[in-house]
Amino acid sequence: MKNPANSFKRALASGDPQLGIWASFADPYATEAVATIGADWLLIDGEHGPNDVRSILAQLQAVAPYASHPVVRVVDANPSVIKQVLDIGAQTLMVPMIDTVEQARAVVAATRYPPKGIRGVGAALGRASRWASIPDYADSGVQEICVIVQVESVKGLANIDEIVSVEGVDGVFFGPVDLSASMDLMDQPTHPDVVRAIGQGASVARAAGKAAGVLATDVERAKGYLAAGVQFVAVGIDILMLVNSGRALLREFKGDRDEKRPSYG
Ligand SMILES: O=C(O)C(=O)C[C@H](O)[C@@H](O)CO
Repeated sequence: MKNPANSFKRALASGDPQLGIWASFADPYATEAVATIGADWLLIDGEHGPNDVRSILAQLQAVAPYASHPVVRVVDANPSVIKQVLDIGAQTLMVPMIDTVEQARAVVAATRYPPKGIRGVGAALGRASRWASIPDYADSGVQEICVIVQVESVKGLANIDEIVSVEGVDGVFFGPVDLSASMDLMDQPTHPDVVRAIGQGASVARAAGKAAGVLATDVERAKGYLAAGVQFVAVGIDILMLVNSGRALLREFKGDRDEKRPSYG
């Protein structure tokens, strides 16, 4: 059996814009439904969603028949978690809160076998190699791994030149919500200073030949980022699409209850 090609990694390398949807229900049935929407990628959120290795596995299996590529966001840069998520067959990882070149290098090392990295060798027992049905997984499988690091702090932005220079980093995803907090603009991910900082970071990434991504749930803002060359943009969050349309429906009957809610980019 041949190792499945990573369509998302190839699209990032070719410069094609990629629209994504955040899958936050931590549930295979809901994530399978999201996979039918037609987005280029979807994000299985292990940072803020209530996911564990088994729930991520179930979602990877659920979306496997669809064209929407699953990106798995791990809870943090812990190499043990990265190893488990790779072994269950995730090909594209997003790793939050990367502030330094050393952290970026460590993330890449966690995805590579020795001597290039520190990933423990055990994929033959796992879905990644389809239980050793992919005989050259150690080569071909690793070549299809796509590493996205999240830069979402003032410190990360200050180090962006070095972070994007790391071999094995395929792209940088700017987290506008955390970045706004780090810039002392809590809950203002669309503040002009935040948008400008992301635009500047994205230019640095592009100049280094790396893809830039962002979350932008406002349609015009998302189009603005795409027009500015931010290549992979998450344009919606499933759980918020549900609750926001439910709230709008109830407003029709109960009127505006004037509740202040944080913005999510
Ligand atoms: O900082 C951000 O923005 C992100 O990393 C995305 C958020 O985590 C997302 O879950 C919406 O709040």
